Amino acid sequence: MASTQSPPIAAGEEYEVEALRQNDDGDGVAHIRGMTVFIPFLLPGERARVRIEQVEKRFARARLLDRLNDVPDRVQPRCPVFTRCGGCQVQHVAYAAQSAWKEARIRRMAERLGLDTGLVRPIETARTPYRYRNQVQMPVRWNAATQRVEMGFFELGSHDMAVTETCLLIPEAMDDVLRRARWFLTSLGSTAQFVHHVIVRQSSATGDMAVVFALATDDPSVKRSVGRFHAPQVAQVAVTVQPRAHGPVWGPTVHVMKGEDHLEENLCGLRVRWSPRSFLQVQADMAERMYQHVVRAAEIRETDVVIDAYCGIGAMTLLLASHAARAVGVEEVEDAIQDARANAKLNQVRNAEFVVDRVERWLPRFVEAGNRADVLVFDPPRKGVDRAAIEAAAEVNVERLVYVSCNPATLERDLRLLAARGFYVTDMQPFDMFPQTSHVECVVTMRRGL
Ligand SMILES: C[S@@+](CC[C@H](N)C(=O)[O-])C[C@H]1O[C@@H](n2cnc3c(N)ncnc32)[C@H](O)[C@@H]1O
Repeated sequence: MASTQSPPIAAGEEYEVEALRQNDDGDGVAHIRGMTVFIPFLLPGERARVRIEQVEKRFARARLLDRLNDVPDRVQPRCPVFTRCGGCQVQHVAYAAQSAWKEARIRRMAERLGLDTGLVRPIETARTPYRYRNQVQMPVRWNAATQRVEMGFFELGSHDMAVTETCLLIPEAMDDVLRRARWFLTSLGSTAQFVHHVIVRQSSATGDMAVVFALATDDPSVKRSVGRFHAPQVAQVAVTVQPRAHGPVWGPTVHVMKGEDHLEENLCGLRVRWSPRSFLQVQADMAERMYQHVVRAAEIRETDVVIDAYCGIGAMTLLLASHAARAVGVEEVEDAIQDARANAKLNQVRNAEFVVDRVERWLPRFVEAGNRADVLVFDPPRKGVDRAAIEAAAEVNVERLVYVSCNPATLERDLRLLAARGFYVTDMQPFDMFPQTSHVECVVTMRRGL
């Protein structure tokens, strides 16, 4: 029978509370009348007056009205729109405490999995906790009243824009290009109403930047107009057509209007090209440390066949190939595989092959065709590894599996599934790839039991 009991608290009520811990999103967690309440921007040990905003069956959310004390880990957030923009969650936490919190999160995951927490290594921290990102997607909108283009980020869980001139996670040169793009779009007048995002990417090796305008129309005159944008260090101007302003930013294709069709990056001594539709880790320095860790963890022998599943532009595949007999990279984005093949040539790596396919389709077929591999690397998107690929991982007879994850929730789910198929964890290495946010990257090394 459904419970008729009403919740012990209601929206609009105000309370004085103390946060006891931080949840995985970085929010403070308090208890009010037996109910768990999440309070953004309140740290464990801090007391505050809060107003209840939303009450669900098992938890509630509250807004911080007035903080009554500060804990030593609190710092002044640097970004003026930090509490409104959905991009960063923990700018109010000193960097050392942020990274310790992420490491503790991985340790708690290990505990839940019944693993020895000694398997979790100290987190690799960022050398520069601000201005580290090599890519940004900035929503833009035409303000008909002021006849100007505004830029900013969508507020958490909404389509309201926190208007800002700057993002402190990207280098100043990228900020400068965003500002110039805004002035340029304003100069186009109402044509700018068709632009819903500006995407800027920068190579840390050359400083060159690529600018992509996401358009709500495929009108050639609009494409030509935005294609005239120029700014220092911008080596490529491109457009992508995505009619829906809210939802995916990228359309199915990208047209380069001016300049190069790719940027060049340098990773672990490899020259690699990076096209607009291809994934690249957001910090080159951290990516290098992570790739080196993966190569060490895989303990590759020169007779080994290695599969790099979800390989992107293939940088990690090429590094793995240099120790192995053969490496195969699998990736669903065709442009990324074209980059990967070009990168193999650029770096004269002859024992790496690349396949455009979904991992969950390709890996079972690879197994069915009687193929075997010695090492499997998984580096999936946030949703984790598809069940069919997990099943195939158990069939492909690998001895060593290295799982690179950007989402501890799906990592935990997949580690349980892999453990049930005979894989056991030998090492967990967190990386702080995304300082100021609640996100954490983690590389888990596994072996196959007998
Ligand atoms: C986290 S990135 C890792 C890329 C690469 N390992 C790197 O370090 O740059 C995940 C990649 O998986 C690709 N991807 C997503 N789902 C996929 C699927 N089902 N099958 C194959 N590739 C997929 C994405 O396009 C992206 O390039």
